[in-house]
Amino acid sequence: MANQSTLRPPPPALASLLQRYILLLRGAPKYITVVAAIVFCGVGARYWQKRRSEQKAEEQAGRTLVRRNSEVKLRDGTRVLYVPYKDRSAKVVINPTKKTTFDAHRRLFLEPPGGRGFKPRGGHGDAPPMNTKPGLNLAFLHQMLSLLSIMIPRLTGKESALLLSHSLCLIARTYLSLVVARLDGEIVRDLVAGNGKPFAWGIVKWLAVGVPAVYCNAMIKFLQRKTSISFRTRLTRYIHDLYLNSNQNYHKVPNLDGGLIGGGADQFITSDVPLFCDATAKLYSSLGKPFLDLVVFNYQLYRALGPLAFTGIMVNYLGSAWFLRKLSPPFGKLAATQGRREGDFRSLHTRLIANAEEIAFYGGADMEHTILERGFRDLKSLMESIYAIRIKYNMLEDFVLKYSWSAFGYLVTSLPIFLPAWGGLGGLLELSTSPTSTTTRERDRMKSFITNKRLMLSLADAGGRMMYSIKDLSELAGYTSRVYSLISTLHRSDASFYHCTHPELYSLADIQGTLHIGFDGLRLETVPIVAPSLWPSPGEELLPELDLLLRPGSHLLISGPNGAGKTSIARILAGIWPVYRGLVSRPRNDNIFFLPQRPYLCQGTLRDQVIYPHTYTDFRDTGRNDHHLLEILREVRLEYLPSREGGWDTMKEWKDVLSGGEKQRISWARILYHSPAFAVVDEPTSAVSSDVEGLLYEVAKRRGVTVVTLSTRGSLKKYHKVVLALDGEGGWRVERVGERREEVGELRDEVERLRAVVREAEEVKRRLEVVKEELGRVWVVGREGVEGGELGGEGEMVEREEAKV
Ligand SMILES: Nc1ncnc2c1ncn2[C@@H]1O[C@H](COP(=O)(O)OP(=O)(O)OP(=O)(O)O)[C@@H](O)[C@H]1O
Repeated sequence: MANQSTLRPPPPALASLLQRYILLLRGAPKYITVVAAIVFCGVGARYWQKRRSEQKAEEQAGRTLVRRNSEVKLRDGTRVLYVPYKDRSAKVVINPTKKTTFDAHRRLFLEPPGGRGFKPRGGHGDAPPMNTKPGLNLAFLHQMLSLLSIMIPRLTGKESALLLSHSLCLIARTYLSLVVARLDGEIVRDLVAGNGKPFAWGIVKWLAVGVPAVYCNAMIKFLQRKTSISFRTRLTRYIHDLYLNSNQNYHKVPNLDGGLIGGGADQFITSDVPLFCDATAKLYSSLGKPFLDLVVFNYQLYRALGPLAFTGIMVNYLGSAWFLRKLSPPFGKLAATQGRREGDFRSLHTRLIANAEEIAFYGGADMEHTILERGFRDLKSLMESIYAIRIKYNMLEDFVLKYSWSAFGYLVTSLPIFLPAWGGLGGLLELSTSPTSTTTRERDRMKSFITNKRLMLSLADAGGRMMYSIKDLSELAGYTSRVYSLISTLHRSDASFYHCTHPELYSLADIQGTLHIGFDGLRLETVPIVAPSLWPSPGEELLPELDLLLRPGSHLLISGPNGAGKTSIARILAGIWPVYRGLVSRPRNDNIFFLPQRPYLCQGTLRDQVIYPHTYTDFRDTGRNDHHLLEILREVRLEYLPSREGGWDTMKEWKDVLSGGEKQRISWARILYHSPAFAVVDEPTSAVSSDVEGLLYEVAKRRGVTVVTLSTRGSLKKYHKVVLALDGEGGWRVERVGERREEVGELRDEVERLRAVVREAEEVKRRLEVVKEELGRVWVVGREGVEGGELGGEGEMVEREEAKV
């Protein structure tokens, strides 16, 4: 059976049109047929172009859809992203660092209790103390190995493959250098001898070697950068997983631990980590390749020039290395200090940006200018002194590595000529050649000299790079120390690993309380409210002991003067401050929501502001859509926002776009969106109008949220059932709203006031009726008057009267 075509026949209408067109043209002259064919092709091409652009638009739209819905979060925290890549979407899997990995790494990063001295057992085990000076010492080795265990977690991983390819390229490059050295010698020999054919052949070989050599060079650089990026990715993800976990280390490290000196964690993560990764990847090639070159070229030179030359070269190397090392300034310490100053300067700028509006209101530019100038002056003077130290060392280094070594190279390459008995293969060649063939001898001398000179130059280059990398190594020690101290601090904060033999009262080593999560209410049992200090200083006691039990539905107002400790109670409940003594019980994270005093608006779309801290994926998973969000905005009187701002997907700097009251209402919208069992809100209505204030409380309560308000404003009492009043001097009392006699009196007064208002309103209503009645009559008269042209003035007067009423 013949194969049937899978092509679909053209649509009948189109086919008959085509047939009629062909029939029409059959009898027509040739030029008309040509014109008609051109027109036909033109129309076809236009149609095809239109189809193509439609298809492209469709693809584009599809891709944006993929882009928006591309993230999937698995149960173990793994994130699978589908990223648009060329014409398809590539799958990227981001695995979170496992808890067991962190547990295993702790011994590498945490100083053992009580051990201030660094005595590593079996290579690396106990961590060096945080205050170890950066430099080429045992601590550096430990720090480097610990960080390598993060950067290269498996021998079968991507990083190992990169390093292997890098090594292969380095070996190929060294081999090609040898080939080039030999070719160089041969070409010069043939040139001097006037052998045209071998000379031309040599040039062809030279060009042929150039291609793989160029490829190798480019690949070495490319793989070095790839390795650096790969190391950075591993380290950054590891640090982020530790920094932004449920233990809130991003808050604890700067506020409680204080272990990061010289810039915040941002400086360490964005500046020190890349510098460290670049330096490590560079060191691999700047140490690995010269080392390989040294071994191979030394062996070649040993064969060509004999043991004397080899010993000389070795002595020269070791001598210069010792000499340079002795005179080398402490580059590691200098790099770490510079990193610290850079961090300080950067944090001054970050502070300025974060508080730009406040500073602008005060007109504080001059003051801020002075502060920034001072910060920069400190940085500049340090950098100047570092460069002054460097320049002296660089001069010495250049002289030793470039000039003294090349002079020494000439001496060594001349050995076979002047001392043939000590000159290895070259010497043997000198001795064996018969005295009559002087030309041949000269040519061979020329070839060996050129080859050896090139080898010597490559060797000097390799040795020089080795020496330079001693300096790089010292700088690397500085970066290593900073990255290591960041990860150590994060581990310490994560594990609350604070030790000392006699801990001070309320220091971080004196935490004895318990935070119980999963309770259906809020409970504090004999909990002192303590404002902690940076480790190892002791904290300050604000309230000696607090007892409180709150069940769902008992809306609580915590009131008191400024600085009494209201927010501190919330901090303890949220777990961002330690529970030094007693027991704190609270619901699980998804059942309690905290609204801080300063509204926070994240980077992202308008939708992200309402659903925060949910991500778009979480929002999708809840099965809700933008209509639900609009409904929520309506409840907090912000329904105009999506249309005003250009839709839910608009991205703006929201903290500058929204007014103070709008920010607070967005915060309430978050409560409505998450509908937790408890919401702890700190001064949540200080910027909203009083009519909206009551409404916000009402909608939250309607959704079953038990509100705990922290405020100095006693007027908020009416929205709550219980009041915890702090007196600002360590005292407190709990009372039910309306429980006290004077409160009952106050409420009675209010009821009386309201009744009087109602009576007055009724009076006004009655008067309104009377006036309306009169008005009806007056208008009739007025109209008559108008008609008669008499009572127009009276009509206006009545109108004014009505307006007044
Ligand atoms: N991060 C902190 N570290 C140490 N002490 C702090 C810290 N934050 C606040 N304090 C101290 O704790 C005390 C209580 O502060 P808190 O913020 O709880 O007061 P508050 O009652 O909420 O005041 P306000 O009504 O002004 O918001 C203050 O004396 C303050 O100096």
